[in-house]
Parts: sequence; structure tokens; C-alpha cells
Amino acid sequence: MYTEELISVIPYKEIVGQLPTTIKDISIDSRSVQPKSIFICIKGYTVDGHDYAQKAVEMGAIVIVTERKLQLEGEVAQIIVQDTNRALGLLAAKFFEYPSNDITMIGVTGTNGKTSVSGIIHHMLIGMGEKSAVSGTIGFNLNGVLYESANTTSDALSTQQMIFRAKMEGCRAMVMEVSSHGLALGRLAGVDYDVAVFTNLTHDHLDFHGTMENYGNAKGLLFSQLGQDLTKNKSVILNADDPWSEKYAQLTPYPVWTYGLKNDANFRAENCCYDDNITTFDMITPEGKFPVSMKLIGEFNVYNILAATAVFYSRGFELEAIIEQIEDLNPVRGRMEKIVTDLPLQIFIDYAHTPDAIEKAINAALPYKKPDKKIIFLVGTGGNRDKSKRPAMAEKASKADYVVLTTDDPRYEEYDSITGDLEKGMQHENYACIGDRAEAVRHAVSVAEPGDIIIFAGKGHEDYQIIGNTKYPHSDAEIAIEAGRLKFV
Ligand SMILES: CC(=O)N[C@H]1[C@@H](OP(=O)(O)OP(=O)(O)OC[C@H]2O[C@@H](n3ccc(=O)[nH]c3=O)[C@H](O)[C@@H]2O)O[C@H](CO)[C@@H](O)[C@@H]1O[C@H](C)C(=O)N[C@@H](C)C(=O)N[C@H](CCC(=O)O)C(=O)O
Repeated sequence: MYTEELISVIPYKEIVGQLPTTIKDISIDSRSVQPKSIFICIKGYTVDGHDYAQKAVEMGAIVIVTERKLQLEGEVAQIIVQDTNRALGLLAAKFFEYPSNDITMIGVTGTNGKTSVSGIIHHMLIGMGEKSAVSGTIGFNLNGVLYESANTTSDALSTQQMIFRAKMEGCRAMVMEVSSHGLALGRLAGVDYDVAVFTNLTHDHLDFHGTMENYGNAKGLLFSQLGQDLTKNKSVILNADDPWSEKYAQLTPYPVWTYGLKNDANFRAENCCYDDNITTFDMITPEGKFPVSMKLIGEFNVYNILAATAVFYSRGFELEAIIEQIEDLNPVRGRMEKIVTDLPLQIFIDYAHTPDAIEKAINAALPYKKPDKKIIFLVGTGGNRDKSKRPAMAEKASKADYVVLTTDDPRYEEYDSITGDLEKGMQHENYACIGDRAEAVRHAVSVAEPGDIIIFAGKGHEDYQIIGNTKYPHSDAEIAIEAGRLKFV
């Protein structure tokens, strides 16, 4: 690409040296710079990309985008900008020729439910014959191949690369989980969304945002900055039962569709009935009432389905076709996923790692609880991350008959420090603190009786436990099944 053309999209203070006519690649990581690249220096939390500019030059970078003039050896030009993060989003979007303009982009934000709603929309799109890609906590799923990603919302360069790849592979749509970090750190600069969805906002990530106000405002960026192309037929989908939706509705210039169970909304559910493995309800829509029967369990999934319905309706799909897809959907991996076993127990794996999600997980299981049987809830929290939510997590978990307090990626923190913080929120005495997660899982099975429900919360789809900075293989389901076989079979 012509260098002048590429850099025309960023405001800069100064250019030092002679710009090359063209550049071949764009990079933010000195370790993978290709010859004739432009390298953008990003200040990280652990290291500063500016310190790797010389290494990038040695690897073949011929232009460096930097926040300050650097002493560099070799044939290289420097472009000095105010904010390299913002420059990165704009350069990456231009380099890949704004791929988000060519496919339908659906962004899903909120504390809980992002992965489920994104997965549901993705699978419904495929069911309707629309080739789709999805990115988020689970990774980047392109044509059934799952690529790992470090973040729910990847850095701006990886984001543009993913959208470009989806476009090149013929996808008509891409569904993206949009995290508050992603929005606050400018990882989505240059992405043009067609639909933005809000699930809910509850306590999480206050170590990063400081206050709920800041956290909510970061999420709001998705609705105020849906993208630059004002001619697109865009829409915003909001949860009418979450107080933040009112604020987001005021922020956006685009048509809003609401959904919910309690307050007045465009899409509502009535007469919800949660039977073993089947949920039924009447969906109240702008076109009347439609009976729905689906394999997804729990009230939170009714919310998720209403959100997905609003997305499709806003894009002009027929309600009959939407409901047909809903009835075909299978549960999302690691989200109140019922594990099939030969044990006399009901075992659910869930990703709940916030107080609100824990409450929802237990509420979702309540209809399946048999008289005189227990719900055993295992709850873990991450080390060296938001500690303020820990007591509230245990408080919500106290709704279960028996609680196992443990860790979920302890990182560098002592087990006792994590379980001790959780313990402060316990509302009854039926619990155990066991920092080692594998031991905790075995303990949960050891206290179970036939007919009980066990919910393992926190790991969801994840198959590892991070201790120190090492990822160790870990599966709650496998450990539980093994322990259950020893006990019951
Ligand atoms: C706090 C935070 O967001 N950190 C993110 C950040 O890492 P970092 O600050 O440590 O960056 P760094 O590794 O120091 O590198 C800085 C720069 O130097 C460059 N570098 C580095 C080393 C080198 O040899 N050469 C080089 O050029 C890097 O490529 C980078 O450009 O940049 C990385 C690359 O983009 C991210 O993967 C990483 O996310 C970490 C893994 C993380 O845990 N982030 C969490 C807090 C997060 O973002 N979570 C949200 C929310 C999830 C949710 O909703 O639950 C998410 O979207 O994932």
C-alpha cells in the first residue's frame, strides 16, 4: 500500500526521516515484524512497545509510529502521533480497506451473556444459510475452525485482521463480543457496526474501570460510536430490564429495539416454563404472540433468545424463520451446559464469575431441583484481579444448599487469600474452602447424593487453570465424572 495513502487517515505531529513509497505489512509486535512493515509502538501494562522499536527495525520495519521521537539506527522514518492506540485502529482499518463496511457487523456487549448471545446469533445465521464468523472469549470461529485469542476483544490490528479474513472467506456477517476493555482501550477504532446489542451491566472489572459509572460509560461507547458510516441501516438492541439501557438509548442516533421479561419492551416472554431440558414460553412481538419451545435452559437464556430475535427482526428476517432457528439451537458450550454422564447427578458447567451471573446460574437450576435434594455450587475467583466482587459472589452462591469456595486461575495470589475474601460473603455455614480447584471439584462430588445438582462455575469453556503464569490443563467435568464414578458406579 502507498505509505502516503495509508497515513492520510491519522493525525500526526511530525514526520522524521524520509517516508518510503510503499509499505507491505503492519505490526505491533517486534517479534513478528515482516520486511518493509510499519510498526506501531503500543504502551502495554507489562512492557512498552516503544522499547521494541529498534528490534522492529532490525526485523524489517521501515516506518515507526510513535508517541515520542526515538533514537533509532537504520533506514527508518518515524511518524510522531499523540496516541498510538488510536492511530493503530485507524491505520489497521485503512490497511485492510475497512472490511467491516463490507459485511454485517453485530457487536454484543454487557457483563454477562456476551458469549451466549454471540454464539446464538452466529448459529442462527448459519442455520438461515448466511455464512458467519464469530469472535470472543472462546476465540475466533471462522468456518468451523476455532483460532485462539488472548482477549475477548482483541487488539485493533487483530480485530481488523479477523474481519478481513471473515470477508475474504465469504462471510456475510461477523458477530463480535465487545468488552469494556476493548472499548476503553480503543481496540475497536475503525470498526463499523450494523447492530449493537446490550445484555446487562453488573459488578465486574472494577480493578480496571474504578467505578460502575466508568464501566457503564465504557460500554456506552459501543452505542454512541456505532461506526462512521451514517448511511447504513443500523440498529441498537437494548435490555429493557436493565437501568443502563435508558442511558444508552439516549446516546444513540439509531433506531432502538428493546427486549425483556419485566418491563415493557418490543420483544417479551410470557408463560415461561422450565422443564427437564426444554424451555417453553410465549414470545410477544410487534407482530403478535408466538409459542416457542427450545433446548436452552434457564431464564437468562430466554433473555438471550429475545435479544437475538430483536437482532434478526431489526435486519428484516421473518419471525417464523427466526423461531424455527431458535427451536433448532443447541446449548452454548460451557454456559449452563448439562454434562451427559452415567452418574445419578445433574452436572452443569457454567462460566459465571460475577455475582449477577452466579445468581442467574442458580436461578436457572432451581426448576430442575427435586424435592429434598441439594444444589451444590462450586464458585472460584481469579487471583490478582478485581477483589471487590469476591464477597458478593459468595453471597449470591449462598442461595445454593452447599457451597464450595475455590480459585479460578489463582495466578500469583495465595489460595487462602482468595477463598478468605469469598468466605466473607457467605450467608450460611454449609460450605468448604478448598483452594486447589481439582480438590474442590472432588469435594463437591463427595458431598453429593443421588438426585443432587452440582454447578461448577467460573471455568465454562476453559480447559486450563493458570497458576503463576503457567496454564495447567484442567477440566471440572472430567474431574467430576472420575470422582463420581469412584463414588457411585
Ligand atoms: C491489561 C490488558 O488489557 N493487557 C493487554 C495488553 O497486554 P500488555 O499491556 O501486557 O501488553 P504487552 O504485552 O506489555 O505489550 C505492549 C506492546 O509491546 C509489544 N511488544 C512486546 C514484547 C516484545 O518483545 N515486542 C513487542 O513489540 C506488544 O506486541 C504490544 O504491542 O495487550 C495484549 C495484546 O493486545 C493483551 O492480550 C493484554 O490483555 C491481557 C491478556 C488481559 O488479561 N486483558 C484483560 C484485562 C482484558 O482485556 N479483558 C477484556 C475483558 C474480558 C471480559 O469481558 O471478561 C478482554 O477483552 O479480554
